[in-house]
Amino acid sequence: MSEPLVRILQVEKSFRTRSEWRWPRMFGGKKTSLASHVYAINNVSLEIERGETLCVVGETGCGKSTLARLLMGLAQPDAGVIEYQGQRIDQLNDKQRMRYRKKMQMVFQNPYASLNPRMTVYQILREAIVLHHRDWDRHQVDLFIAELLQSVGLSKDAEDRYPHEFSGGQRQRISLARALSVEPELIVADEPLAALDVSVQAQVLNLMMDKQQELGLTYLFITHDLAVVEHFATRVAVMYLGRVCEVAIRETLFKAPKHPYTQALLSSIPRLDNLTLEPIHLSGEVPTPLEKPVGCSFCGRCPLANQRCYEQIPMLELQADGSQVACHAVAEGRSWK
Ligand SMILES: Nc1ncnc2c1ncn2[C@@H]1O[C@H](COP(=O)(O)OP(=O)(O)OP(=O)(O)O)[C@@H](O)[C@H]1O
Repeated sequence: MSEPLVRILQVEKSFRTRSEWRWPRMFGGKKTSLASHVYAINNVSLEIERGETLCVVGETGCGKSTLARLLMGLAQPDAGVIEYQGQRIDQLNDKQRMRYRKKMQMVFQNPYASLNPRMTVYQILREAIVLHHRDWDRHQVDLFIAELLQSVGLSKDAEDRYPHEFSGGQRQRISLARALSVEPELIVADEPLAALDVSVQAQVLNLMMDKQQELGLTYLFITHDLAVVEHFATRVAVMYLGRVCEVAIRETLFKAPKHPYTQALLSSIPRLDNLTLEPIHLSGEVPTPLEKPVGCSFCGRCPLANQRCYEQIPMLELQADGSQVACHAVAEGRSWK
């Protein structure tokens, strides 16, 4: 098998946070601040193959964006290794990282916040292009910008306009044009459709798929939307509270989800085919990421959990159909009935 484009190996990331509170007046009313840790990513290992779309799904706060930021070098892992084409990229300084900025680009959820409001579209694209094509003259840059805008479905007159003069969908096209301007290999897209209307979501998604075909792009695509996953993913990684609980190719995941959390997640989507799962209602509280999990993060809500699940962290294990599942119940063949 060929080497994966990206290899994430046993990565951990926690954030130090501080919460402030005041003693009641009868106890002096003094302000006190408490330091704690948020364990955002716990021992995550994943690979991204060249040319695929790896969708990462999971409920809010499970660590999807943190994973994307670690990969892009916007945050440093506390432990573990991140490799790009076999080279370690998790410990690079800004200068060393420049080499990878050209290969890896990020598209964010809110295209308005990620585009400089004081710059015209031309300036935004030019800034990215000249950084990576220092030898290009003005004519080459102008020509490339015109081609880029056309390729994302925007007209040439967009060049002289500012981000606020565009709709959300058009702004996301500008973000995509900016990402494509450096001819990257990998695009890390963090909920790029979430701020858009449903009709516009489909347009932007189709544009991203077209670009993938045309340029051989690889995507790490973070989303909450399982319909998007079913349409777009090559493989899917399901996260729960800082851990990856299941990884499978799209067809396998939707036909035969194995982890109880994945099953509950997929049972929530209505389907037109006869693959609809019995609705699964999870009880129990989502544990807080302020404590490092001792056993399986999902055990408090899992109807299949037994003592082992509370005591021992399950590791991703390869299944007969090629999927990987981190679940003691699956390993022991415990089932819902
Ligand atoms: N800079 C930070 N400082 C403190 N805590 C953080 C920081 N960034 C993320 N976190 C915490 O880490 C956990 C994971 O956050 P993250 O944004 O990665 O989740 P997510 O799955 O992307 O959520 P969402 O789907 O809502 O975007 C959360 O509990 C979050 O509050």
